Amino acid sequence: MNKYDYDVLYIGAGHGTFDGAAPLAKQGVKVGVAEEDRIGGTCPNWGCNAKITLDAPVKLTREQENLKNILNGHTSIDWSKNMKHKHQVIDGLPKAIGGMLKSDDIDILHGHAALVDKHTVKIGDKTKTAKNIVISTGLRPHRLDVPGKQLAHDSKDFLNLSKLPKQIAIVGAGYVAMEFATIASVSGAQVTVLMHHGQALRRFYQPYVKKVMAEMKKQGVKFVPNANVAGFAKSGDHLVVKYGHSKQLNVDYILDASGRIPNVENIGLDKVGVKYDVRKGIAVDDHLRTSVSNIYASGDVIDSKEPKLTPTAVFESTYLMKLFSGQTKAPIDFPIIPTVVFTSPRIAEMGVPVAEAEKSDQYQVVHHDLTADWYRQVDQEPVADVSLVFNKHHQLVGATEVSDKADDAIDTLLPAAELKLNKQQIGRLVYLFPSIASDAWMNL
Ligand SMILES: Cc1cc2nc3c(=O)[nH]c(=O)nc-3n(C[C@H](O)[C@H](O)[C@H](O)COP(=O)(O)OP(=O)(O)OC[C@H]3O[C@@H](n4cnc5c(N)ncnc54)[C@H](O)[C@@H]3O)c2cc1C
Ligand SMILES: NC(=O)c1ccc[n+]([C@@H]2O[C@H](COP(=O)([O-])OP(=O)(O)OC[C@H]3O[C@@H](n4cnc5c(N)ncnc54)[C@H](O)[C@@H]3O)[C@@H](O)[C@H]2O)c1
Repeated sequence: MNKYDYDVLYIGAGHGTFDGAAPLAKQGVKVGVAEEDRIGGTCPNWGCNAKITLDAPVKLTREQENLKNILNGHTSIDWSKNMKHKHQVIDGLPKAIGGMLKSDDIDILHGHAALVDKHTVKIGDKTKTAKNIVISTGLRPHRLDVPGKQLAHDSKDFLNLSKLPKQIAIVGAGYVAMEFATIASVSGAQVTVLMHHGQALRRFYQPYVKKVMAEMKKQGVKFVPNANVAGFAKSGDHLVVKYGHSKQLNVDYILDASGRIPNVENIGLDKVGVKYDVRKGIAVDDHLRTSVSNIYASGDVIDSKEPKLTPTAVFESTYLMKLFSGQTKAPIDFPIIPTVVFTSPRIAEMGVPVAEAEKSDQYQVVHHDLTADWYRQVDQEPVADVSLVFNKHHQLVGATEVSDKADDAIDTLLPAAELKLNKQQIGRLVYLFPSIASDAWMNL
C-alpha cells in the first residue's frame, strides 16, 4: 500500500513536465499532472508551434521577395486563412499530449494547484499527496504598469487575432516583439517597435541584429529607440501610445512584449518554505531540487542562467525522469542550448557568444560573408553572415548566423561544438550535396 497518491506529482503540463513525465510513468512510477489551463502549456498552444505556423507564409513571402526578378506576379497573405490554418495545426495538440499522458496511466488533474504542505497539493477542490513534487508553472507575460495598461494585449492575444489590425505598436524589442513585428508587417500591418533601450535583441551579436533590423525597416517596420512608453489611451476609434517627451502614436492595436515573469504567486511556496525570487523564479540546486528536499522545479519557472526555451525545459524534465527512476544521481549537466529568433532573416546562435569571444584571447573568431557562397546565391539571400568561434585547439565552441537559413545552419553545426569534434572527426562526416549542412560544414 503506497503512503502517497503519487510517486511524483507535477504542477503544470508544459514541456517542463510532459517530456519527462510520460517516460517516467512508462517505467511503473505513479505520476499525476495538475494543469489549470491547456495541456501542453505555452509552447504548443501560445508559443513556438502557434508562432511558427503563422510564420510559414511569412517565410515563403521572404523567399519570393528574394527571387522577385525571376518570379511573375505578386502574392499576399490572407490573415484569416493563415489563422484558420494555425488553429487546424495547433488546436488538437492538448488532446494529443493529454492522450499520450493518459495512455501511460498518468492522472491529469484539472484546476489551479497550490502546495498545502511538502507532500500535499490542493488542485481545485481535490487534495492529493505525493512523495516528490515538481513545480513547472512556467512564465506569464509581464505587463507594463502605465496608465491605460488594460488597452494593451499580450502574445497570447496576438496569436489568436481573427483580423489583422492596420496599425500596430509593439512595446519591447526582444524575441516576441521582433518575431511578431515580422509576422504582422509581412502580413500587411504598419508596425512600430517601441524599444526600451537603444538596442534590440540585446543578448545577440549586435552587428547581425542591425542587419535584421535593416531588413525589417525595408519591410516597413519603424523602430523608436529609448521610447520610454508613458501610457496608453483611447481616442475615438483608435488607440494612442504616449511616449518620449510628450510624443504620441495613433494605432489600432498595442502589443505589450516587455518580457515574461515567473508564475510563483499563489502556489503555496511561502507556506512550504520553497525559496524564490518574484522576478527570476524558483531557486534550485544542481539536481533541480528546491530549498525543500522533496520538491523540485523544471522549465521556465527556474531561476537559472540557461535560456528559457523549450529545449531547456525538455532537457530538464528528461533529467528529472532519470533522477526519479534511478537512472542517474549525477548533477544536471547542460549541453549547449542553441537559440533562434524567427525574424526574416533569422538570427541563430549556439555556444560561446561572438561578442564574448572577441573580448578574450582564449578564442579565435572567424567571420564569413555567406552571400558569396554559390549555394546561398541559388535563393538570392540578401543577408547571410556567420561568425565561428574556435578554441585554442581549433575546435568549434560557438557560432552565430544571420540568414534565412540560420536556424538549420546552426543546428547542423551544433554536434561539432557539443561533442568537441576535431579536424579528423569532422573529416569523417559526409553530408548530402547540395544542402545547408554541406554548406555550413564547409567553413569548419
Ligand atoms: C510567444 C512565444 C513564442 C515562443 N517561441 C519559442 C520558440 O520558438 N522556441 C523555443 O524554444 N521557445 C519558445 N518559447 C518559449 C517556450 O514556450 C517555453 O520555454 C516553454 O513553453 C517552457 O515550458 P514550461 O513547461 O517551463 O512552461 P509552460 O509551457 O509555460 O507551462 C507551464 C504550465 O503550468 C500551468 N500552470 C501555471 N500555474 C499553475 C498552477 N498553479 N496550477 C496548475 N497549472 C499551472 C500553466 O497553465 C502552463 O500550462 C516561446 C514563448 C512564447 C511566449
Ligand atoms: N524564438 C524563440 O525561441 C522565442 C520566441 C519568443 C519567446 N521566447 C522566450 O520567451 C521569453 C520572453 O520573450 P519576450 O520577447 O517577452 O522577452 P525578452 O526578454 O526577449 O524581451 C523583452 C523586451 O522588453 C523590453 N522591456 C523590458 N522592460 C520594459 C519596459 N519597462 N518598457 C519597455 N520595454 C521593456 C526589453 O528591453 C526587451 O526588449 C524569451 O526570453 C525567450 O526565452 C523564445
